[in-house]
Amino acid sequence: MSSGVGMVDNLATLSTLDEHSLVEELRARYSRGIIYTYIGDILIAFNPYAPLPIYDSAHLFKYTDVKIQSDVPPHIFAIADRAYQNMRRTSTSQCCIVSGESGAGKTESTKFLVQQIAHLCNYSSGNLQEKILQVNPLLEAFGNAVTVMNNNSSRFGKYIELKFDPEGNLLGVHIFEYLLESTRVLSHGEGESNFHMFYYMFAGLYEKQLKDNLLNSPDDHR
Ligand SMILES: Nc1ncnc2c1ncn2[C@@H]1O[C@H](COP(=O)(O)OP(=O)(O)OP(=O)(O)O)[C@@H](O)[C@H]1O
Repeated sequence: MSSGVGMVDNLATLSTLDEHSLVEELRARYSRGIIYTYIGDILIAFNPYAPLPIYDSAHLFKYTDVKIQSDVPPHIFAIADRAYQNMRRTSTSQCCIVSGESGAGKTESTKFLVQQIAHLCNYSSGNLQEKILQVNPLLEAFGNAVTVMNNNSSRFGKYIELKFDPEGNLLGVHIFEYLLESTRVLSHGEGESNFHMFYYMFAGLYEKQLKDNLLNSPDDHR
């Protein structure tokens, strides 16, 4: 195993496990452009706030049916692969919890998880996977808004249930939403906005439709 600050893929293997060494290790990795690190079975993901070339099809294949996790660098695709393999091997449901503060990257991480799971069962489920990924913009239109923390902040909790047959083929998906911040329709803080859908109406409706619905411009409405 490599030594030196920023070279440790799993923080649980550090000899000193105090706050200072954990933070220094993560800082060194981040400054080298490495956003993923394990701590035991948990994946820590830093938000790079920039597109990274680590989500292309080469990476989807690299994290497919991985036998020894430590052979490949930490990655969100590895979490999907491990969950899928565990489900196939043990025939039991798996659950991935994505948590973090607003703007930490939970929504993006979840999309990558679903993308990799869709890839793992690619040959049998046709365009269902596409539908799962394509439903996101629709959900985000009605449930996401600009906040001071994040210009695409999810204002609701999401529980995504993917269902598989015994052969590991994707059968369908249930998306449960809860705790939608519906008060945002009436008011929001300074520097924040209504749900994206509100602005899409102004951008997408014909002039007559806008007029018939008494819609002038977003600024004219509380
Ligand atoms: N892995 C990533 N690669 C590139 N950009 C990312 C990544 N993760 C997050 N981002 C960027 O950060 C922004 C905020 O991330 P995201 O919406 O996923 O945060 P969140 O934790 O879901 O926030 P909220 O709780 O407010 O909904 C994204 O719109 C995207 O621009």
